[in-house]
This record gives sequence, structure tokens and C-alpha cells, in this order.
Amino acid sequence: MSNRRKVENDDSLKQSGGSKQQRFVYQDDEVMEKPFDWGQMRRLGKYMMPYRKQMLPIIIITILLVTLTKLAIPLFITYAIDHALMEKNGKLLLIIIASMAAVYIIQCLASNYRIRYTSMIGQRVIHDLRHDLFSHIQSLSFRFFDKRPAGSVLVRVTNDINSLQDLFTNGVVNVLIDCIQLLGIVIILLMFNVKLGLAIMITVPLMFLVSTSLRKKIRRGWQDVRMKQSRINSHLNESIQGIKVTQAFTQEKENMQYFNEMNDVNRKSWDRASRLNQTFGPLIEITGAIGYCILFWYGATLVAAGDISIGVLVGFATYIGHFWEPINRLGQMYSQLLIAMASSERIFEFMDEQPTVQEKRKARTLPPIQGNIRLENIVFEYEPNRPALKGISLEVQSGQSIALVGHTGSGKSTIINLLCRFYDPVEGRVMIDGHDIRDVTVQSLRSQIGIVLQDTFIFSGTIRDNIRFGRLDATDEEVELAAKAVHAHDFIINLPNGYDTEVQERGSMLSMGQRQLLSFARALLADPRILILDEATASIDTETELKIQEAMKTLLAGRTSFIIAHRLSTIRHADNIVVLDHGRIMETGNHDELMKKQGIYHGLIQAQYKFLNEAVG
Ligand SMILES: Nc1ncnc2c1ncn2[C@@H]1O[C@H](COP(=O)(O)OP(=O)(O)OP(=O)(O)O)[C@@H](O)[C@H]1O
Repeated sequence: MSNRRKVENDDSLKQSGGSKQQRFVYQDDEVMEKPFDWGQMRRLGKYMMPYRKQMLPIIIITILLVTLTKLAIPLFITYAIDHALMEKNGKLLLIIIASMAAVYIIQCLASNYRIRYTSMIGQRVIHDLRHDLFSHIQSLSFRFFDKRPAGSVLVRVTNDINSLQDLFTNGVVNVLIDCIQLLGIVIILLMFNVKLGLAIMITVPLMFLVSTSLRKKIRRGWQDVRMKQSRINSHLNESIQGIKVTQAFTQEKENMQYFNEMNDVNRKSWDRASRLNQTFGPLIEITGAIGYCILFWYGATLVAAGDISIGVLVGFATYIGHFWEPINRLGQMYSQLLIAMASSERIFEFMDEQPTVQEKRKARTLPPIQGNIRLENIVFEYEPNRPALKGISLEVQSGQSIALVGHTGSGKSTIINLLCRFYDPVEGRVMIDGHDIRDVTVQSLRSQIGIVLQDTFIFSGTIRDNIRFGRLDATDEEVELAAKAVHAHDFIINLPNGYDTEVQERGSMLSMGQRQLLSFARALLADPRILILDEATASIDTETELKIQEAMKTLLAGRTSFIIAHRLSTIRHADNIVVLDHGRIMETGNHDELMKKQGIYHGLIQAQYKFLNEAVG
């Protein structure tokens, strides 16, 4: 923790800030904007295509109505002054006022529909994009998740998609409206009077300069704030997840100090951005005021010379009021667009990621299996030139129970990963009932394999939902039968709402043992031909373990099973014990055969008894 010192210096944070995960999230968030990219815009635009026939005509009509009515109002004013007021024509004035009211009503209705339909399209586009991203992420292989911490994946599905939301719900349409409005105003002003029109437009480059240069600084300022906030969030996330370790090692003070430093940096960054922001309004107003000064000074001269009427002068003044607004908004929109570019690039980067475990185009459905497994000379590496398995060959008959034993890091879980095709071997192949598992669909393979992991994942929902995860069409009776078979029923009915008790996120209200019992019930319900128990009994107390052993007999009966257990007592009855070391099979045989051999397995058993005796003694 002491290396987390200089928070003020961003680079030091990049180099030393906390865990790998934190560092990754920071880097991921740091690219806040990207140059405009047509290719990316086209890709985003494709998401609007499905709605073009349904909604685009309404949007185009309402856009035209809104802009035309906006442009028409000052024309009415000009006409009213020059003709109704100057000529003291009360009837004409009334007609003009009534027409203006009608135009306002049309504008109001059109605007209402425009907003409703654009936000509807926007929401649908975002919905589809989020759907595609999530479904793609779900299809990606373990290798993808090995490289990316959950936090960074989460940021893309939430923050990056959200930052596109404004672009789709308002941005694109506002740009259109602003461009048409600007063009319309320029044409009308020039038609009124070319000289006065051009004189006023002298201020446009000035306004544009102020708007873009200052906006750039402001944008950077707020980006900095977001970056600092993202770091705080990252740190908070890590701190809350690791709160037990922090408290156990009494590191709260250190942690607080680090948090305070980050918090201060964030406040200073906010102050800077906010100060810049406050200068924007007055500067724009000054530039606008220069435009008005030119208008009234030069306009008055033209009125005096009889070149324009008073009505035209007032009309000019009204149009100028509408002139700065779209220029200003276009500048704002541009910043939004650059941020959206960065977000869409990150989203498409994930979408372009191909699963490393690919299904063949003509992959067959694996028929209901017997459970005969053959591993043929398997070589596998997670990272290049660091083999985790170095030529594993193994034959397993249907219904046999196989125990995988060996020191930590010897390759036990890796064998399971390959069996379920979470990864593909670099060399060799995995055969189930004579089918190479790369030739069959992933779904038909995995649906016939059940897994119980030590760190059982409990989803939010009820206990019943969690067991039913094994087979979604199981009846309530089947869920309860499965729970009874693995001795989970007793603890479940003692929960406040029995099977309908809501488990909190990741089942934090349940003990480790209870979570494992649930996952046993889940696996039993799925009724797979091949069952994998990865250190499944490590965190169950001895009494529960005895019950579980009994239930396991039912669970394993007639199935091919792989058991990884560090507690060697639990695998004593396995048909075949496979002893691994550094990615190689060193010994195979049943308990008695391996004990007689007095090799590695014998050594492991001796070591475990010695450890237990010393612990008891
Ligand atoms: N996702 C991964 N990325 C890179 N290397 C990995 C990954 N998973 C495992 N390894 C490495 O592969 C080797 C075998 O790991 P494996 O998880 O199969 O061991 P294990 O026998 O199951 O260990 P344990 O009993 O501790 O669970 C180890 O050296 C490990 O560091």
C-alpha cells in the first residue's frame, strides 16, 4: 500500500496504483475521446437502419415543421411592424397575431412528436447495441476473460453504451435541426439586406473561435474530472470487495489516507473545470453583444438612409437571437461526438473479438453420450511457451470415477477446462464416445457435463431459482428432490422463506458449505452423464462431508466423474487416481495400487496424515 503515495501525479498512479485490475480500468478509461471516424459512424448508423421506415418519415416531417415555424416567427414580427403597426391596421394585426399563435401551436406539437420519436429510436438503438454487446461477450472464450478484469468489461457495457445514449436520443437530430436553422437564417438575412447580413456575420468566426477553443479546454477539464472519479470508483470497488482483508490486516488507516488523497485530487480537478466552465457564458455573451452593437449601429444608419424598414431591423435582431444558439449547440455536439467516438471504438473492439473456441460451421449435435472419454496426447499452454499440460493421455470408461491429484499448479483444473472445451488444446484431442469434441456444438457438449466448483457461484434470486439453474424446466418437486438427495433440504427449510428465500448477491448470506450443497443439488438436477467436482468438498465440515459422501454415491452412480480433491480421504474410493506433476501424468491406479507403489501418491498421503496429526497433536 505504501507504494500508492503520490496520487497528485497521474503517472505515478499508472505505475504503482494498487492492483493489476485497477491499473487496467484506469488505462481503459483514459482514452476519453477520439477523432471523428466515418467508418465507425457508419457502423453505428447501421443500428438505426431497422427503424428507418417506421420512424424516419415522422422525424423528418417534424424536423422540417419545427425549423420552418421557428424561421417564420420573426417574419411575422417584421410584417406586423411594417404593415399593421406603421399603417395602423388593427384587423391585419389581429390576423397576424392569430397566425403566429397557430404557428406556435404547430411548432409545439411538432417539437413534442419529434422529441418523443427521436428518444424512442434512440432508446431502441441503445437497447439493440447493448443486447449485441452482451450476447457477444457471453459467447467469448475463457481466454478473453483471462486478459480482462470484470471491471473493464462492465465499464463497456454500462458507461460506454450510456455515453452513446445522448448521441442517439438527441444528438443526431439536433445537428440536423441546427444546420437547417442556421442555413435558413443566413438565407433570410441575406435576402432582407445583403450588407447588414454580411456585417453581422463578421462575428461568426469570432464566436466560433471562442466556442471551439474554450470548449476544448472545458471538455479536457471535465474529462479529467471523470478520470479522477473513475479512479475513485475503481478504488471504492476494490476496497469494498476486499474489506474483510483490509480489516483483518488493520489497513483501514492507510486505505483511508489513500482515498482522501484521491478525493482531494478529484475536488481540485472539479474546481478547475468548473472555473473554466464559468468563463464560457460571459465570453459568449460579449461576442453576441458585439453582434448586436454592429446591428444597431449599422442597422440604424441603413434605416435612416431608408435602405431597410424598422420591421426588418427588428426582424434582424430576432434572427440573431436564434443564430448563436445553434452555433453554440453544434460546438457542444462536436465534443459529444468525440467522446462517443472513443466509446464506440471500445465497444466495437469487444464486438470484433472472436471467441478462441470456435464452433465449426458444420458442427454436429453431440448425441446423448455414454461417457467414454479419451485424452490423446494433449499439450496445452495458457501463455506461449509456458505449457500447462505436456502430453496427457488418458482413457476413461463410461461410469468410472477418476480422481485428479497433484501439487498446486500441476494441471488438474486445466484438464477439466479442456474437457468442457473452455479452451482448445495446442496439440492432441479430447474424444467423448469417439467424437472429437471440436466437431460437435459447444451447447450439446456442455449440456451433458455438470460442474461443481469450489467457489460456487450463486446468482441473485431465490434458492429455488439457483437450484433450477441446472435445468430450467424442472418442477418444484424435482428441485426439492434434488435438494433432499444432497442433504440441502434441511438447511433450506430453516431459512426465512424456505425455497423462496432471496439469496443476496453471490449468496453472501449462505455459508461456503451451504453454497456447495446448493451447487450439488443444481448438478444433480441437471442429470449430466459426465460430472466434474472441482475441490467440491474442501469447505464442508466433517459431519456434512459424511452426508455428502453418501449423497455423492447417488450423484455419481452410473456417471463418468472427475473429482479434484485436496483432501485425499474423499477420493480413496475412486476407480482410478491420476497423479499429475508439472503438467505430466506421473502415476495412475486405484488407492491400494498407488499406496503399494510407494511413489508420489504415497508421499502425498503420508504428508497429509503427518500434517493432520501435527494439527491435532
Ligand atoms: N488463466 C490462466 N492463465 C495463465 N496461466 C494459467 C491460467 N490458469 C492456470 N494457469 C497456469 O497453468 C498451470 C496449471 O494450472 P491449473 O489451474 O491447472 O493447476 P491445478 O493443478 O488445478 O492447481 P490448483 O490445485 O492450485 O487449483 C499453473 O502453472 C497455472 O499458473
